[in-house]
Amino acid sequence: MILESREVTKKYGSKTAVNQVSLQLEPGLVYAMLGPNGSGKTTWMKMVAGLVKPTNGEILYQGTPIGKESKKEIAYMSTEPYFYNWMTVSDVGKYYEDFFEDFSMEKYRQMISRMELTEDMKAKKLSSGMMAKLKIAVTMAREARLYLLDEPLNGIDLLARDQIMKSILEAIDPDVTLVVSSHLVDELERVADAAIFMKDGILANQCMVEELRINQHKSVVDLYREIYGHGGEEVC
Ligand SMILES: Nc1ncnc2c1ncn2[C@@H]1O[C@H](COP(=O)(O)OP(=O)(O)OP(=O)(O)O)[C@@H](O)[C@H]1O
Repeated sequence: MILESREVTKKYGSKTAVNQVSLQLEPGLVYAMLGPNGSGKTTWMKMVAGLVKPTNGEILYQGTPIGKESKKEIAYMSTEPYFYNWMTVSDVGKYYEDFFEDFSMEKYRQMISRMELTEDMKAKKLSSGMMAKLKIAVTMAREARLYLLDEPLNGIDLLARDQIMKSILEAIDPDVTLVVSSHLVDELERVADAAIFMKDGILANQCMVEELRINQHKSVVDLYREIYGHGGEEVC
C-alpha cells in the first residue's frame, strides 16, 4: 500500500466537502476518481497533496502521516491556473526545476515535444488546451511515486486526449501510482485499473475495473449510471 486515507473528513464551515473517506491506494495502479461536480474529488486530492488539512481523520503516505517528506514524492496537478503570463515554456521548466528536487529537465523536454509545444512559446499566448498540456508536462516531469491529476483532460480536444493519456502512462514507472479525476468516464475507463466513486463527499463505491467486467459484466460507465442515476445502492 502506498497511501491510506483513514476516515478523512474536511469541513468548510457548515459544508462537509469530504465525509469520512477511508480508502487505500496500491503501488502500480491507475485509479479513476469519479463523481459529479462538488462530490469532493479535488478536496480529497488537495489533502493528499498536503495543501489542505483534514478536519478529522488522517492520511498516511507509506505508513507515515503526510507532510514535508510526502510532498517530495507526491505530484499534484490542480485545476487552477499555474503560470505567470510572462513565462515561456522553457521558463516554466526552470521554475519547476528550482522547486522540486525530483524534477527532470530531460523528461520535461520529452513531454513538451510530445505535447507539440516548443520552449519559446509564451504562457499568455497558449490556448486553454495548450495550457492544459503544459500543466501535464510539468507535473509528469517530476519523478514522483504518486501522481494526482485533477481533470487533466479538460480543454483538450478528442483526438489529442488519447495521445495525452498515453504520454502520461508512458511517463511513469510500473510501480508508480496515478490518480486521475475526470468527468470523461469512458475515456478514463480505458486506462484505469480501479475506480473510486465519490458522492456528496462520501466514498460511494470502489472497484477494480477488470473484476467489475468479469464478475458483474459491467463497465465503469454502467456502474457510474447506477450510482449517480438511482441512488447508488449497488456494491462491486
Ligand atoms: N475553499 C472552499 N470553501 C468552501 N467550500 C468549498 C471549498 N472548496 C470546496 N468547497 C465545497 O466542497 C464541495 C466539494 O468540492 P470539490 O471541489 O472537492 O468537488 P469536486 O468533486 O472536485 O468537484 P468538480 O468536479 O466540480 O471539480 C463543494 O460543495 C464545494 O463547493
